[in-house]
Amino acid sequence: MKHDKVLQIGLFGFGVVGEGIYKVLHQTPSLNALIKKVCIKHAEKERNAPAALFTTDYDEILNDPGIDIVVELIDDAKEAFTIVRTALKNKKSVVSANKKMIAEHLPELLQLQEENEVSFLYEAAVCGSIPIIRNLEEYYDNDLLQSICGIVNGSTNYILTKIIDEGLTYVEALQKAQQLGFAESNPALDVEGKDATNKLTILLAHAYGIITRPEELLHLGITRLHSTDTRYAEEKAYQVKLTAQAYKLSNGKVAAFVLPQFVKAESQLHGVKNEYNGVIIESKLADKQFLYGKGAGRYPTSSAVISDISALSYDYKYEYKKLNRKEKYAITTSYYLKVFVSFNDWSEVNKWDFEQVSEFHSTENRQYLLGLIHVEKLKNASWFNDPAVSVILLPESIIEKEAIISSSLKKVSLQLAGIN
Ligand SMILES: NC(=O)C1=CN([C@@H]2O[C@H](COP(=O)(O)OP(=O)(O)OC[C@H]3O[C@@H](n4cnc5c(N)ncnc54)[C@H](OP(=O)(O)O)[C@@H]3O)[C@@H](O)[C@H]2O)C=CC1
Ligand SMILES: N[C@@H](CC=O)C(=O)O
Repeated sequence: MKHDKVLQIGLFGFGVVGEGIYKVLHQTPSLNALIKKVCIKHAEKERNAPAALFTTDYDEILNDPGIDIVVELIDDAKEAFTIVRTALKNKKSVVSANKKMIAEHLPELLQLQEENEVSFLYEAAVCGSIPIIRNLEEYYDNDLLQSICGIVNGSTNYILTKIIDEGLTYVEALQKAQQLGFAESNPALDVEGKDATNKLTILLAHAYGIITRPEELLHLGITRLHSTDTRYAEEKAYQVKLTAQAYKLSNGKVAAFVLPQFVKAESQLHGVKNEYNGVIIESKLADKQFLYGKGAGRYPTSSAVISDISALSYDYKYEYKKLNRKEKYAITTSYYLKVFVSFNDWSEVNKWDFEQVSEFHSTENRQYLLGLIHVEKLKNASWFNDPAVSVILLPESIIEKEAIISSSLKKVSLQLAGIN
């Protein structure tokens, strides 16, 4: 792509982010780009832009040889894939923010980029304004990356902040996140941890060269959070955060999951509030580094999309170097997690699933335990899918060692915790 040429953009979507891009591009003449056409779904909606700009016909953008770049910002992952696939096949570079579509179609998208020799950028798809993907691609382009642990969903972080710090109800907080344009059109994606899992799927490709499917990753959202859990957090001066994590274990395999976690005051994640996101990246030489910024909302997201458009003007591409390394990383479920589990009745949870139980508390309304559980056991436990049971990671939750715990030791630990 030539640097002095005015880039012609075909934009799909004119919602929270799409309209943001339209506004920001008008205020960024240095970018040398203009929006030629905008494709939307509902022709009858009033728009804050000239009517002649809009169409509902994909082909007006996808088959226009004058359009260099397709910017895909719609809220329908299935349609988004159709649009992006056609655009790439038509040799147009694409910018997208659609993490669901990207996570669900990574292998095909990689192939399409290679076959058509075009660029596909999606910085806005993970952590909004935080330049996490380009950092993982360029700066952490070596084998020293140990872990990524972050808050990658703005809506759930906003909801948790409003409930815990400001006393709003879950429903009030969710409604506010929707009004502010943070939540997905289907907010279940946010609160059930699926959006964070889609983002983790993308991060795994850029951090470790691992291509996996989101449904393969252990995940849970914030819908089960109980007042007992937040009270426990308050007593210990913890914050409850929905975290996405990937850790290279000593056997070279990677533990990856999305789960709520109790975060200690010493952690950088503790002070990440509202729609902000934060990611701690740990590498062997640099130790811990922290990236922080707004993870959702019109302008923070637009900032990442604009950065991608600008990157296209100098022919930037993700090289996916880690995918082509000789040494391949893979996901493992062979490790243990330290968890807090709260429930209404013992009939809901199988105590024998735990390797150890270090604490058990019973009140009239709710019971909770602190225990160590193998990830395979947790994944397959029927109570893990029970809406009445809340599971929250304790700080420093990963235990790697294949602790050989005999059933009698297990029994002693249960007895010591006061569970018969
Ligand atoms: N909001 C945020 O903070 C962030 C959002 N994202 C992602 O960005 C994308 C857009 O999100 P957002 O702007 O919030 O969504 P909105 O719901 O605000 O807007 C969606 C837009 O997509 C259009 N649309 C839907 N289906 C089609 C279709 N088949 N053809 C053409 N247009 C269509 C809608 O058209 P119409 O106006 O006619 O209804 C609307 O303009 C999503 O993938 C989202 O996950 C990523 C990071 C942050
Ligand atoms: N719904 C998402 C939007 C940005 O990715 C979020 O809340 O993080």
